[in-house]
Amino acid sequence: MGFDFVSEVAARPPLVLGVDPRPAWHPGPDPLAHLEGYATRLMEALAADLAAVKFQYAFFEALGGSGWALLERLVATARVLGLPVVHDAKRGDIGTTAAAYARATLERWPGSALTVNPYLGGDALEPFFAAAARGGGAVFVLVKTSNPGSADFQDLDAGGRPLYLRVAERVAAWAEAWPAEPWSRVGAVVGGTHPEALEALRPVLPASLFLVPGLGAQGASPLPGAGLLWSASRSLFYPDGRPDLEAARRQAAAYLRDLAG
Ligand SMILES: O=C(O)c1cc(=O)[nH]c(=O)n1[C@@H]1O[C@H](COP(=O)(O)O)[C@@H](O)[C@H]1O
Repeated sequence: MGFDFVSEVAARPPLVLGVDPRPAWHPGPDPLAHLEGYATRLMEALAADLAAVKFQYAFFEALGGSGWALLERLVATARVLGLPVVHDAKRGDIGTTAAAYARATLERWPGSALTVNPYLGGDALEPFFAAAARGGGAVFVLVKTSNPGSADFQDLDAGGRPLYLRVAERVAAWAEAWPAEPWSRVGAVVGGTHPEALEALRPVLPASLFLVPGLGAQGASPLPGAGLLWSASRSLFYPDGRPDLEAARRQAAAYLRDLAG
C-alpha cells in the first residue's frame, strides 16, 4: 500500500493545523487568492511540525463553487507536501449515503482521514471504516465534543455511565475490528476542553488515535500523551486574529514545546 495515514501521523509531531478559512480576514482585492497563498506558505513552513492538516468543510462549502475548488487545491497541496489530511466534515447517514460520503472523501483521497458522527449507529459507519481500510485512511468518531453543549446528550446517563463512554465502548470494538499499525484505523474525537474525559477514555480506547480539538481559541491547554493529536484552527492559522506566518510559526513551536512535556 502507498501512503498510510495511521503510520504517517504516528511518526510525526502531535500537532494538527486546522484550516477554517475566513476570507473576510484576508486583505487585498482578491481575499481568496490571498488565503490560498497564505495557506500554502503556512503548510510549507510548518510541514515538519505537523501530524496533519484538518480542513473544516463548512468554511469551504459556505463559499460555493470557488470554495470547493479551493478546498480541492489545498488538499492536493498538503498531499504534495507529504502532509496527512483530515477531512473535517462530520459525516453520518444511512449506509448507502454514507458510502457516497466515503467516495467523496476517503476514496477520492486515499491515505486521508474523515470525522464522522456516530448518532446513526454502526451500520451507518461501516462504509467509512471499509473505505479507510481499502485506502490506508482513518476515521475519527465523535465521542466527546469540545463545546459546552456536548453535555446535553453526550453526558446523559446511559445505564450508570455517561452516553459518551457507551459510545467509546462501541468505538473500541470497531477499533479492534479495523486494525492498523501502530494504531487502529478507527480513532475518536475528544475535545481538549475536557481533560477529565481524555483521561477516562484512554483505557477504554487503548488502540485509538484521539483527535483533540479546542486548543487555543476554545481554552484547552496542551497536555502530552501517546496517540493524542492536538488540533488548533483559529489560534494557529490566524494567531492574533489575522494571517501572520511568523506568528503562526512561533505558536506552533510553543504548542510543540508544551506537548513534549
Ligand atoms: O471534529 C472536530 O474537529 C471538532 C470537534 C469538536 O469537538 N470540537 C471542535 O471544535 N472541532 C473542530 O475543531 C475546530 C476548532 O476550531 P478553533 O476553536 O478555531 O481551534 C473547528 O474546525 C471545529 O469544527
